[in-house]
Amino acid sequence: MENKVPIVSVVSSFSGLTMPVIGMGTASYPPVDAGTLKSAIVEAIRAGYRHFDTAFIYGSEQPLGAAIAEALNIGLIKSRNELFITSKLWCTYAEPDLVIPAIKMSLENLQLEYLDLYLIHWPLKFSKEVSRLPVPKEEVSVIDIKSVWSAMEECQLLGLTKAIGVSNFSSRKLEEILSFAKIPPAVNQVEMNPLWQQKELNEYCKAKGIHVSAHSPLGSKGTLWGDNRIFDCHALKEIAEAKGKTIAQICLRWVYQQGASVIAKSFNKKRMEENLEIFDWSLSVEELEKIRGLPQCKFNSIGTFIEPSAELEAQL
Ligand SMILES: NC(=O)C1=CN([C@@H]2O[C@H](COP(=O)(O)OP(=O)(O)OC[C@H]3O[C@@H](n4cnc5c(N)ncnc54)[C@H](OP(=O)(O)O)[C@@H]3O)[C@@H](O)[C@H]2O)C=CC1
Ligand SMILES: O=C[C@H](O)[C@@H](O)[C@@H](O)[C@H](O)C(=O)O
Repeated sequence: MENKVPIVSVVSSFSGLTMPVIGMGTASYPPVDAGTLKSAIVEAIRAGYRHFDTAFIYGSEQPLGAAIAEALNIGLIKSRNELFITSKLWCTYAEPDLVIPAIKMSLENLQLEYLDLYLIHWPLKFSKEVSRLPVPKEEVSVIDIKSVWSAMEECQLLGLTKAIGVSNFSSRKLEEILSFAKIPPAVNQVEMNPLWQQKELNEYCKAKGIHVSAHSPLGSKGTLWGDNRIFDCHALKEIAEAKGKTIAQICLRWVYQQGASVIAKSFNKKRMEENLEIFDWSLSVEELEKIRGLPQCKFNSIGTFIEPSAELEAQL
């Protein structure tokens, strides 16, 4: 099947690394069983998705690996190289000696020899004692970014991943990495949608050549960390109706027109297909202006999984 999703270049020492601009998310809430997850991913590959976003903490690496094996087996894809696979270093492993074992564990879960992109999931480190949510604030600190980033660089140099990056990083934290990095972060994956536009962060990343990837582009409807605000937004509804598109399509197209890529999750066949139908039309200048003026509100705050700590937030 011909792939209709445009690609974007991402920085890597492996020349010509590109990433499809839509990736399928695999974090589900409430969590689904491994069989359901695997079938949804096979369905997504059938629908044309070639980019998948997972993380050690999601528990979706194994089902994604099983789905890739099945897709190869039944001929949906000819080679693993047709896919772009991202995974993430969880906070418990965010110290230099644990990074290479952590990526190897992710690769084993995925039954893969390399990732396309490995991200530091949050600029946070949890102590080894963490066993409950929300994580007690005494168990959380800001990562030692210099040593952890150097271990991430090692992952790329060893060929365990083609590119490295970060997630949920502020421009301040990126600036810190850029001051010593031998390999700059290729990507910053952050919450981004019409109700949390990340204007300044986008400008900063553009200036530094860091690609922004938008997670929670639909406001994470139905999850612990999101809500229905996007789908209840009157202005987005009006634009959608006038264009004969859905609110979801308006959000995804908006992210794409900002120059970012998008990670959207749907395990429903009809909605996964709908989410790919955003490349043969565009939002007008007036529509973009209307979206630009929408009141802003962050959804996926770290407060959903760690105890509130003003002191910690001030360091991020
Ligand atoms: N780096 C990070 O810290 C984070 C990364 N992520 C990544 O980003 C991915 C996407 O973000 P996520 O938070 O899941 O939320 P999204 O914004 O992608 O929203 C997902 C929700 O929207 C629903 N949905 C999807 N498409 C449509 C549609 N066309 N119409 C109506 N509803 C729709 C889904 O339901 P249904 O499945 O039933 O269609 C699901 O309930 C995650 O799965 C994960 O991979 C997410 C959060 C944080
Ligand atoms: O346990 C913690 C949560 O899964 C938290 O990590 C998520 O909100 C996350 O950032 C994601 O990527 O989905």
